[in-house]
Amino acid sequence: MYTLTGVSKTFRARGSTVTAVRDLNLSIADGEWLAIQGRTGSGKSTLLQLLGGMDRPSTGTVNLDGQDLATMSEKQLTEIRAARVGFVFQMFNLIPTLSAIENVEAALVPLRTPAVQRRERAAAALAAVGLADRAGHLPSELSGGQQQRVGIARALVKEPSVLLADEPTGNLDVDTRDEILTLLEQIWTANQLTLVLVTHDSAVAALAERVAVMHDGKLDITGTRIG
Ligand SMILES: Nc1ncnc2c1ncn2[C@@H]1O[C@H](COP(=O)(O)OP(=O)(O)OP(=O)(O)O)[C@@H](O)[C@H]1O
Repeated sequence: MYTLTGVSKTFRARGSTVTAVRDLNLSIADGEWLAIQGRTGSGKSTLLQLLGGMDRPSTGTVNLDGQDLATMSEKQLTEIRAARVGFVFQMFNLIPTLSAIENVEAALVPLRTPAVQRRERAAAALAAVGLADRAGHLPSELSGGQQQRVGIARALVKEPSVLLADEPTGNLDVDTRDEILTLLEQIWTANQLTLVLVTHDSAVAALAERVAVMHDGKLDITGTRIG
């Protein structure tokens, strides 16, 4: 489980200082589905980066199962990201020159999984997202929804305990959005994942167990949905 205490994140760029996250306190239970809403620039992506150990807070602690990500070395953070946290992105972030199955396998390279097992696990992950018949296709040969399925398979293949999704349906039409949400819901239920999903879309947030709203770096956990 996550416990964030007094977390702030300040960026200094081009002579000015921006506080993206301000004095934030938040607990996320194991297996919870939390949606984070908020206007553009309110700090949602920054919060997700802090949860995933992709960045460290300027002040405060980001505790994941008793370990503070804020004080970990880069090597320790890399290990946490590789083994425990899956990421799903709005723009899919697939490697264009690799096939679907190679993109999924790539997630297992940092874990030093032997090549034969990598291939088997990647094939199983692609099958789990309904893409067994597209394993050899390049991203450019897949629809947006199919590319996001590959992105989800890549996040899941390492069997993470946490899935962090930043606007995972933001680049998809409404029907495809609903297919991807159904898939995420199935995966969340089947794998008992902790799912934190950033979205502008109230229809997406409505599926979550709890909704937190960010305003100018502050988090309001009233369960209120906006949009
Ligand atoms: N690396 C950075 N350097 C400087 N400022 C940054 C950096 N990353 C984010 N910011 C600033 O922090 C604030 C919060 O940004 P963030 O991307 O977290 O917002 P967001 O709510 O995710 O926005 P969006 O919905 O548009 O993605 C913004 O004012 C942004 O300009």
